[in-house]
Amino acid sequence: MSTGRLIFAADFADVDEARRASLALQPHLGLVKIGLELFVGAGPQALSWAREAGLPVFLDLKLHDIPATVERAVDRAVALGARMLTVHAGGGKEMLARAVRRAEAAGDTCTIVAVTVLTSLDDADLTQLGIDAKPDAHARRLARLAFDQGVRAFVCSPEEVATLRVELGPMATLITPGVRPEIPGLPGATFNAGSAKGSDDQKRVATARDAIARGADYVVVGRPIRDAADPVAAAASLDQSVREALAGRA
Ligand SMILES: O=c1ccn([C@@H]2O[C@H](COP(=O)(O)O)[C@@H](O)[C@H]2O)c(=O)[nH]1
Repeated sequence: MSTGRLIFAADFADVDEARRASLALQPHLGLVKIGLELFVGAGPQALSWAREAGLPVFLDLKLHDIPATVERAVDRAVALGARMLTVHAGGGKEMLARAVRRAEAAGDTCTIVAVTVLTSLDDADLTQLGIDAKPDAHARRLARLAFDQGVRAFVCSPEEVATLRVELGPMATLITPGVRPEIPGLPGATFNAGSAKGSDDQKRVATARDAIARGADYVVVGRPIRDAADPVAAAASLDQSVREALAGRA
């Protein structure tokens, strides 16, 4: 029995590949995340197989547009059966409020999730963007803004999940990508396989165990499962780490 807290990022170009990989992993998953690559390539078909298999979909389109455009996109995502839909918290108050209201009006089957600070950004990136705050403080500010508009689910890195939990309390659902496998024998240390080669773009990372121990509700994992020699074993092991961390929290 899975914890239901592991979200697999099905980052594939091909729907059949995404379907095959995700269905093999399904016993260990809470949701499958359909992101830009698959959705831009395949449109609604990117989700239909998951709906048929009873695998809830986290539709990660990170909407960032004017309020009227976002609320119409929310309608379309609800019609496709998405269980969760991401919008950028930086889209501002009105966009966030209207996205939440539209999802509620459309039957409340789809949770609006606000993305705070992308896990691929660090202090230097924020400075370049003219943001005079550390990722932790900026994520807290964006999350508070979104929470005050009615958003109750958030994407953040494992590095600020504890801060957001204190800021937002138990009502918030905290979802953390930037999860990397642990180095055997070195609890807490992450094995960021691609980083030595410069091919892994995640900058604010932790293990699934640490993310959950710090208060995350879900962990999102893509490449460490997708590219593993044995993806099912990788997912099973990540879900076991989640289980142990949850037990440690109780
Ligand atoms: O801040 C964010 C928001 C979303 N993501 C998405 O999560 C997965 C992570 O994949 P990995 O291969 O495990 O790095 C990916 O689909 C991103 O689009 C994120 O990483 N950070």
